Amino acid sequence: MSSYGSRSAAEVVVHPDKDSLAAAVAARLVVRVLDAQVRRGRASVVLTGGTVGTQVLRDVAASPASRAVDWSRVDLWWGDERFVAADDGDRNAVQARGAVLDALAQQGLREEAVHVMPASDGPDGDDPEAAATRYAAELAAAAREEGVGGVVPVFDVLMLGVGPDGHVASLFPGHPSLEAGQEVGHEVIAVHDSPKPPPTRLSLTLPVIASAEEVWLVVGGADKADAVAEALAGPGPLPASLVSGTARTLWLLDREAASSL
Ligand SMILES: O=C1O[C@H](COP(=O)(O)O)[C@@H](O)[C@H](O)[C@H]1O
Repeated sequence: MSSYGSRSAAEVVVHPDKDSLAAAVAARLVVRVLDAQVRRGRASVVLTGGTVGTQVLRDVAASPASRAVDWSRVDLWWGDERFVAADDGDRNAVQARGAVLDALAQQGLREEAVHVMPASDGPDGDDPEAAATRYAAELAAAAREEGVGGVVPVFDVLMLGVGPDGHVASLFPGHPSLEAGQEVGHEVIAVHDSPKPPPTRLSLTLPVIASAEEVWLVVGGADKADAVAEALAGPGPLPASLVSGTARTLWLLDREAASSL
């Protein structure tokens, strides 16, 4: 057990390959968004970058079922971002825009509901700490608007990729940004000297991830198999082992990523 709020037990679903994994997650996401809109009138989703994460978005955009969603009542957030220029192809948001956001805008998604993390040429310039504070303020404003009483809005689904080293969002194992105390009082942190390029990033913190109703870890590929097995064995040094949703924690894998289980 981690100390990050109430936890739901991990459920594992294995799909034959990356393509079917992405298609199944996209279908699940559309249904989850529809259900949230029925239940509370709106939906809020935290997106992930990464290979499968971006494929999921493409599949959502292509899915006929996504036309049943009222995209004007959906907010999109990011779990992490690479702190580079706004038009840099390394940015998760740039990849997502090409994959889906432009298509969903045609279906009603509002530009102001796409909550992109600030870039290094944004309003705070090359100051990732100020950019992290700015994104935290945007989260807090959304929470106030929803009247939920917390510092972040309700996240119906928060998706995460997992790196071969067991990182999630831009939280890397053994990195100083995860040392005790670093996250206290911060919803969003600046990460310097990331072991995976680019070196400067912004990330939601573990307590914020744990506030989501459902956390989905979407993982494909044999290079992730050992990290998946270690994380599912129980809380430990891997950030992936420390995340869970309040209502549901889903590990959505392809056969290769599940091969060490
Ligand atoms: O750097 C990142 O990596 C992870 C995993 O990406 P993948 O391509 O190995 O699936 C991703 O979830 C994260 O958003 C991204 O910034």
